[in-house]
Amino acid sequence: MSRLAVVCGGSRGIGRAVSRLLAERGCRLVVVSRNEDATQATVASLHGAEHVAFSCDVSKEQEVQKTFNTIQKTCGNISYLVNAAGINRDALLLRSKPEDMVSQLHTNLLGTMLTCRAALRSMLHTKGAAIVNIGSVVGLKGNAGQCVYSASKAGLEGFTRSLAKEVASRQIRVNLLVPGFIHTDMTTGLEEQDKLRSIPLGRFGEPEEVAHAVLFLLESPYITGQVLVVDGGLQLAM
Ligand SMILES: NC(=O)c1ccc[n+]([C@@H]2O[C@H](COP(=O)([O-])OP(=O)(O)OC[C@H]3O[C@@H](n4cnc5c(N)ncnc54)[C@H](OP(=O)(O)O)[C@@H]3O)[C@@H](O)[C@H]2O)c1
Repeated sequence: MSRLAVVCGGSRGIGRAVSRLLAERGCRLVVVSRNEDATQATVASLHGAEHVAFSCDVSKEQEVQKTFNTIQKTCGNISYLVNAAGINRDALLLRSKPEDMVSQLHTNLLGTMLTCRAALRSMLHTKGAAIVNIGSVVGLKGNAGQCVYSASKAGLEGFTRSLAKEVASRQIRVNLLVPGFIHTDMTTGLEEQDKLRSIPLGRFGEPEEVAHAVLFLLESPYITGQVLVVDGGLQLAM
């Protein structure tokens, strides 16, 4: 029977590339994001059949619980959970609006906590269950203009390591993947040429390159509580 993989933030960017790769590798995908049409379009583009789309805001506890209850009832137990839903509202702290601070923390950090919590009971029943959370190199190194985003991503490191300890005895693995600059909607507004000088490999990464690293973490049976940096060497220069 194929493994059931839930990808939050799977409609675009890194999450979509992860969904595509996992579908190619024979998983049954549950793609989750807020925009229903975009989520359906991604599901329709996946290799194979029987994939499903759910519209859900991961920052809303009741929506998350309802969505995961429905996934459990209609699709069965979850093998893999990938938390790629994320937003940024870059601004100097002095100019940051409280509502933007809350939405970044609620989506990036609380959202990941809520989906992990909602998925865990189902994952207890599957062999080789694994979670990959998506952080950011900014969460490790900090960046001016991204205090709140950085804090949300740094929080994921402590959360991931702690959860890995909590569920290791139940054979569920939890790891954090930390991308640098990747070509997605999130980076389209950036002046790419200015950034390239700080990346030792001299280019932005592609979502598919991150997806391969996510797959590696999901499928590596003896890796848990780790942080894998996929950034073309960026953090070496930060
Ligand atoms: N691109 C980079 O350079 C980069 C670097 C470091 C880390 N990251 C991290 O990697 C992850 C993926 O980023 P990306 O670049 O692929 O971004 P993206 O292209 O903007 O995609 C973000 C995805 O998250 C979903 N999403 C956002 N808020 C959500 C919410 N409240 N509930 C459910 N889904 C939500 C979006 O769909 P809807 O809008 O329809 O909900 C979309 O599917 C994020 O956590 C980001 O912080 C990205």
